[in-house]
Formats: sequence, C-alpha cells, structure tokens
Amino acid sequence: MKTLTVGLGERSYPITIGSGILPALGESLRAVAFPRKVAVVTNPTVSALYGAAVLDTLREAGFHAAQISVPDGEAFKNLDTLNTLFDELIARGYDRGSGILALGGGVIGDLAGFAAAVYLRGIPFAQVPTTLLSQVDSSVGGKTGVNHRLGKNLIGAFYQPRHVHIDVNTLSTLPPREFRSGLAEVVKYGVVRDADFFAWLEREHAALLALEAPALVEAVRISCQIKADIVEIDEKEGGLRAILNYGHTLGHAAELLAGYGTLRHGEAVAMGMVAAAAIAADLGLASEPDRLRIEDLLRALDLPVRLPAFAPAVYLDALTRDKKVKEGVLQMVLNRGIGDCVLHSVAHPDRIIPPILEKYCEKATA
Ligand SMILES: O=C(O)C(=O)C[C@@H](O)[C@H](O)[C@H](O)COP(=O)(O)O
Ligand SMILES: [Zn+2]
Repeated sequence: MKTLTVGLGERSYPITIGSGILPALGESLRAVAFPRKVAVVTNPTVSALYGAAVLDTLREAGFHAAQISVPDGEAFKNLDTLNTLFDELIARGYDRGSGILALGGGVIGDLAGFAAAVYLRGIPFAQVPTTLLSQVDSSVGGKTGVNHRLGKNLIGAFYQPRHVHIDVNTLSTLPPREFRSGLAEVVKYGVVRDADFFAWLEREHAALLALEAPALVEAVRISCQIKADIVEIDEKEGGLRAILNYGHTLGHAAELLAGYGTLRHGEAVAMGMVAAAAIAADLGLASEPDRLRIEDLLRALDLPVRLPAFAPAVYLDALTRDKKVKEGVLQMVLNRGIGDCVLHSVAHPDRIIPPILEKYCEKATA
C-alpha cells in the first residue's frame, strides 16, 4: 500500500493506493478520525459489487454505516438527484456529527462531495473511487458539483475530502469502455506535466490495458502525485490548476452537445486533447510530431480521437460558458511540446476553432 498526502495545512489528507486494500478502509477512516455515523453514497451497480464489503470493513472498525443509493450515470449528475440525496440524509437523521463516504465513480464522488459541502453547511466526506477516472482524477483535489443543462459542472464547490482510499482491484469489474475513459485523464498528466510519464505510458500501455496490478498502481500513483502537487500550489484554480483542464474546453462542449452520458467524460477529453494539440501545433507551441504522438498513444489505448460533428457555431456557443472564460475571453490550455503547457487567451475563437473542427470532427475523417 502506498500513501501520498495532499498538503493543504490543517485540511491535508492522505490518499492510500494499493491492490486489494478495500478491507483496510475502516482502519484508514479511523486513522483520520472520520465521524462514526457514515452515509455511504453509491449507485445500484457499485453497491451490488462492493457495498457489502465496504459496510463490513466500516462496521468492523466501529462505524455505524448505511447506504444511500442514487441512479447511475452522468445524466443523473444534477440538482434533482442532489435533492433526493438531501431527502434521504434528512429523513435518516444525519447530523453535523455524521460523515458522507462516496463509493463509486466520478458522478458519485462529485454529487456526494457537493452534498457534503453544503448539507448542514458542510459535513466531513471521504472518497472510495471505483473507476479509473475517479481514482486518478476526480476523487483528488476537492472539485465537487453537478451539471446544468447549459454546461458541465456549472454548480459546485471546492470541498476537500478527509481521505481517499483507492483499491485498483475494483477496476477488474469496470466495463472496458469506462476503464479506457479513465486512461485519457492519465495521458493528460503526461502531456501537461511529465514527459517521462508520457514515455512510460507509451511503453506500458499494453500492461495497463491488460489490467496488470503493478502498472495500474504506478499509473494511479503518478497521476495522483501530479494532481496533489498542483492542488497544493493552487487549490481553487486561480492559475496553475487550470492546466488540469487540458482537453476539456472542446471536450466539455462535446459532452454537452452529444447529450450527457452519450460520451464518457474521458472519451470527450481524448478528443479535446487531440484538437488542443492541433491548435498548439498551429500556434508553434508544439510540433505536428508532438500532436501525432498524443493521438497515437490515445489510439493505442483504444480511445476516440475525433470530436462529434456539430456545426462550429454550436461549439462556439457552448464555449462561451466554459469556466475558463475570463472577462469574456476564452482561455485554453495548450501543450508546449510534451510535458509542459500554457494557459493561452483565445481572443478570436471564431477564427481559431472552426478550422480545427473542420479537421478534427468525426465527419471530416469519414
Ligand atoms: O481537478 C481539476 O482541476 C480538473 O480540472 C480535473 C478535470 O479532469 C475534471 O474533469 C474536472 O471536474 C473539470 O473541472 P471543471 O472545473 O472544468 O468543470
Ligand atoms: Zn476531466
């Protein structure tokens, strides 16, 4: 078992990573003095797989734990689901001495984390991420929230967990498409921050796709370490943290336009990264061979690399609501080669984006 720390002063918390460590969850939560009364927020699919094991380890460690199930999928990451969660928390008497444990993927973590941030003005929460995407990304760093019909994650809060407990064995029950979606965020870390990690992924992609535990633990560990380092410097995305949004500008637009839940988040990010790399190459920040390396790695990981075909005007409209828009100007994270990146102001998206869509939308390659 490996333990990393997200260092945020008195709100610092451990991330434990390992293979087969789910039974140690109860002890880990005791070590961070997590409240005794725990609402385990999960969905029916994850509950059937891991609900009993989680309740067992919690009860053995002296917690009073019960599950609250919410519907499965990105289409349910909204205020309606959040309301049903509040109904349950209130009806079952969860008070300020209680805690919320998110058991599931990114949707569960984002919803449960936001509920914890605002329920009774905030109660402690912890994360047991069971998908690759949530293990390498969404469970760490405290971004919580829900979607709005006009944009991804438009309603939310920064709210850090007390503990993140990652058992890579849970990935063995993940649908392959869901697993590959998480790999897109792993590739993102290499592109924006760590050229050696990118090269490691190029070498080890087959081991990852074969779900070899040592490769998985290493990929999760490095990803979480990179994210922790960034969050420690810029918790609330005043600057540096925006680099974690690489590929998300067009990716979020594609998710919204395709209809929440149609594309997996990581699939949209993969498409968005290739398009961002093309813009970076056009601006001379990266080379065409850099862009090709990114596309080739994503293809090797069996990820889609072309955006869904929608009119440029529809994409441009969605981009106006991107959270990185500042004083009306869209900011895009663009890679400088591989392993480095920059936040770039796109003064004229209407000039830059349409030619990219022309080349990197599905229709163009058909
Ligand atoms: O943690 C971050 O910061 C990220 O941007 C990580 C992203 O991969 C993640 O998808 C995040 O939820 C996107 O945040 P948003 O603020 O663009 O909605
Ligand atoms: Zn993401």
